Amino acid sequence: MAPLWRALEQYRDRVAARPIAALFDADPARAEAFSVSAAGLMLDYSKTGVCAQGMAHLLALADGAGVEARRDAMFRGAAINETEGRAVLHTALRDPDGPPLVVDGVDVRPGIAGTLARMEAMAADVRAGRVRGAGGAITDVVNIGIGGSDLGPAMAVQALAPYHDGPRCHFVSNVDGAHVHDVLAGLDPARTLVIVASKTFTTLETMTNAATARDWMARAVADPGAQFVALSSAGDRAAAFGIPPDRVFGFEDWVGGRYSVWGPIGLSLMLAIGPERFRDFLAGAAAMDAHFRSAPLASSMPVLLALVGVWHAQVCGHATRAVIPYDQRLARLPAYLQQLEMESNGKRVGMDGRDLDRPSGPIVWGEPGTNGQHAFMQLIHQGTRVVPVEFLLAARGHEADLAHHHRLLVANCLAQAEALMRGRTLEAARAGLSAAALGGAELERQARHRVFPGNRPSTVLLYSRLTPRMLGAVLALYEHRVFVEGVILGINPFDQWGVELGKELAVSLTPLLEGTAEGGAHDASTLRLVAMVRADGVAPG
Ligand SMILES: O=P(O)(O)OC[C@H]1O[C@](O)(CO)[C@@H](O)[C@@H]1O
Repeated sequence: MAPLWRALEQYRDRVAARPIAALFDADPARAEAFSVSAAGLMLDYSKTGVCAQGMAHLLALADGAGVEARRDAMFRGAAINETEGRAVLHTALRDPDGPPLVVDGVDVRPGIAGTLARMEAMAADVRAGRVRGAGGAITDVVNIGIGGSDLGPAMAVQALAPYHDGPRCHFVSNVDGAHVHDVLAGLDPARTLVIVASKTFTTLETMTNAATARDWMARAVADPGAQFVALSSAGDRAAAFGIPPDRVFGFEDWVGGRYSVWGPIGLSLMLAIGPERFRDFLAGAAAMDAHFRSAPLASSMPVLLALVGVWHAQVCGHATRAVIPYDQRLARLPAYLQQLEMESNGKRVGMDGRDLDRPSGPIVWGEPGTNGQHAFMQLIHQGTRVVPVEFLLAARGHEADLAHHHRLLVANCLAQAEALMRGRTLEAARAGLSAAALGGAELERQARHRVFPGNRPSTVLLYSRLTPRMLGAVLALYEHRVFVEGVILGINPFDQWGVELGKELAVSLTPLLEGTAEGGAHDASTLRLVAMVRADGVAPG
């Protein structure tokens, strides 16, 4: 791989001074040539510095890293999560009727289809009022989970609000008691279903919140266990918590937490939108899977998105990537992608156990547009750092009577992408000021502040509108993009050892805060902060 990286870096140096806009002047067909369509999505990556020759280098990198072989190994159930010795088969969850898929000697398809059927029966019973609370039909569902057991369903439930026709869904993740308190405060325990979503059923936050929710329910209802459901790989622990086996929806260790919305962890979404639309959500993802499996690297949307990402993060050294959905209902998508991308590729050691010799995956952040325009876009347009932007945009909204809102939304998104690339020269800034009747020294003083350097890269992911199927395709696209980036970097995107140390230290600090232990192997700053917290925020001595 080293010679391929070197060739790419030399190429970068050769084209460093070339503005993106000049690529359009040189190639009238650039907008079409640097776009790709799949599964109802269209990705336009023409407003980036990537050109045909650069793409050839990037594709050589993907080829050299063995992306296709690794992809095929993932889909056939090989144990590509090597640090944990596991297969990676969340893709099988969205293809329940596919051909036999044997992992460790067992065909996993019947189990997937069976669990999906159980979820559908449960969702149908709750939605029809056949599964009831002590006080009547279920009006509210509370999903208690964190990380992958929260971000996926919480994001998707918000994204698909126009399709809700089931109970209201709420999400509790933070161990901060304020979260569970505020969510439960507005609910009737006798008509609430609590979903405890935890792959391991050991996660501190989830177990603490689940116990609190059970106490809350027990104060109002004779049999609180009857209004609890568990989504977990650890049926025994769910049973010990008091949730009967027929209310436990299991999944295997080949489904990673941040890839789990497609199975039982998606139950809250299924309750909100119904089993049929949940199947559409799976079908959208399956369509992207089929594209990823069959398209050549050079026309594969996940591969191209990944290569643009590699160009920005590892080749050009842009440390962050902004994801800006011009789609208010995707407000939680950046948070979802933060886990998906940063927990997957935020690693400094490669699969071979050696330190990476280039940056790991980038910092991902974002907020919906147009809100971002009145907050952080200033820095993206005129700051000293380059932040590649990924815009997401629906051609149509769901609010037919508010089409004028949507036109303004679209205009703003496209304007941002155009402004980032084109910028505004000093001459143009001067002309604008003189048209506003400014002149002389004052004009010169003001003009530089109005210059936009331009040449700032962005991509646009366009879809007709955010249906369950579209959302499925978008999420699968991002999953595969993360996978391809991981392969190219030589990272295992499917473990997350970096979350462990903090958890261990929190366990050892809790007795100090309770006053049941003193000292221990903690630094002086930490011990002083503990003492201050115990003294109610007042400095000791
Ligand atoms: O579903 P669980 O086991 O409660 O884990 C929740 C989350 O915790 C992590 O293990 C680490 O933060 C995530 O990967 C996972 O999604």
